[in-house]
Amino acid sequence: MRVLTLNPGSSSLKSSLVVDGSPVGWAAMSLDDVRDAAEQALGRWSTVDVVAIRFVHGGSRTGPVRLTPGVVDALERLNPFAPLHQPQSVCLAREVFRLRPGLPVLASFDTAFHSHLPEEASRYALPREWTSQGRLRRYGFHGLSCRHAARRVTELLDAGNPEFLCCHLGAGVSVTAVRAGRSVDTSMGFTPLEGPAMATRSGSVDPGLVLHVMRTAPMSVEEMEDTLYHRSGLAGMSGTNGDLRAVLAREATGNPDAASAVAVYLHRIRREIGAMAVSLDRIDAVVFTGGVTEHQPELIARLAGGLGVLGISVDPARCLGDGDRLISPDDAPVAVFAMETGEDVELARDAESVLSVEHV
Ligand SMILES: Nc1ncnc2c1ncn2[C@@H]1O[C@H](COP(=O)(O)OP(=O)(O)O)[C@@H](O)[C@H]1O
Ligand SMILES: CC(=O)OP(=O)(O)O
Ligand SMILES: [Mg+2]
Repeated sequence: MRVLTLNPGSSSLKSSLVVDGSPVGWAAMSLDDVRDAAEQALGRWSTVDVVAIRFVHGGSRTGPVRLTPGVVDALERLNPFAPLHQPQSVCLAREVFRLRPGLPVLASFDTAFHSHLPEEASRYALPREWTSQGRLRRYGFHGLSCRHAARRVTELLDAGNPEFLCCHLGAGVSVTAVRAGRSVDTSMGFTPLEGPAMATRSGSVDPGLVLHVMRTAPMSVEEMEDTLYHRSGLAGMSGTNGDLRAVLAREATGNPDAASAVAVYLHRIRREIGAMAVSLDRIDAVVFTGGVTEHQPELIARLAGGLGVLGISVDPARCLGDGDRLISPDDAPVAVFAMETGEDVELARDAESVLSVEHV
């Protein structure tokens, strides 16, 4: 089966052609014009059996679905909960319907992988009346990436049910604790804003600070949303666009804001790794994945430099290799892997499984 995958991340649209489970072509495109990006992807790989789109938010959905205009309308209602991602996925789906009527279009959800989070990890300590309907809770994101890491770490360790930490470092950043192939805790929450600092997102901040600024600035909800999603994180701290290429280049010139931004970024990821570790009984492995892992592997060596207390260490030379690989020294207590982001492979797997059930 030939599956065209469309994965709108917060910094670019990744598009792949996956044939019978193997990616055979890949392109990253600007999301400045989502309709144009959809047209480019469909034009590049015109002979496909199905289009599979990543939606970060699926609400209470626990698995992939076939999209109809009605389902897309329902998913659009989740736009406010993932404003950097969900509107792009909705727009892509509508554009594929328009350009290729009759072509099956499927959606896979980041949130699905976390849909069995234990209550102590999914519940916020808020009034029961707020949380009792099960909507105001921690959902978790980057689920397709974690699911792929779970598959690969099981193959690479040749172990039944490894307990591991999945650190997804892209424009969005999250850390997830995985046991028995399931997410048992994760750093992103009700929205993909919670957790470590990201390219343009603040990550977690004391809600008391947000209340104070809204009261005293004063600031509208829209202005606060724009600040936390677009003008914070590495971008806000360093005065760049938040892309680590720009931040590291500025750090290398001795710029103190960029140096501080990288220090905060690394510290908050390490802190989250420490926090996630306690949700596991043991750490069989740590997986680093996402665009930063693929393109700035030297940063993984810097990050791991502060993780010795957890038995996590890497060999800087191994960090610089390619593909899915062990990057810890052979005698290290915890196996550390750098992996390619396999969201496209997971999208294609979901698409094949949904269509095969439909055709039974
Ligand atoms: N072609 C590239 N060359 C160097 N670095 C890149 C490249 N593409 C992505 N990156 C790095 O990956 C980060 C984005 O990660 P990615 O997983 O692509 O983000 P997202 O999916 O959230 O849009 C950027 O901050 C940048 O540091
Ligand atoms: C959920 C999320 O932040 O995704 P990405 O890293 O692709 O922007
Ligand atoms: Mg991404």
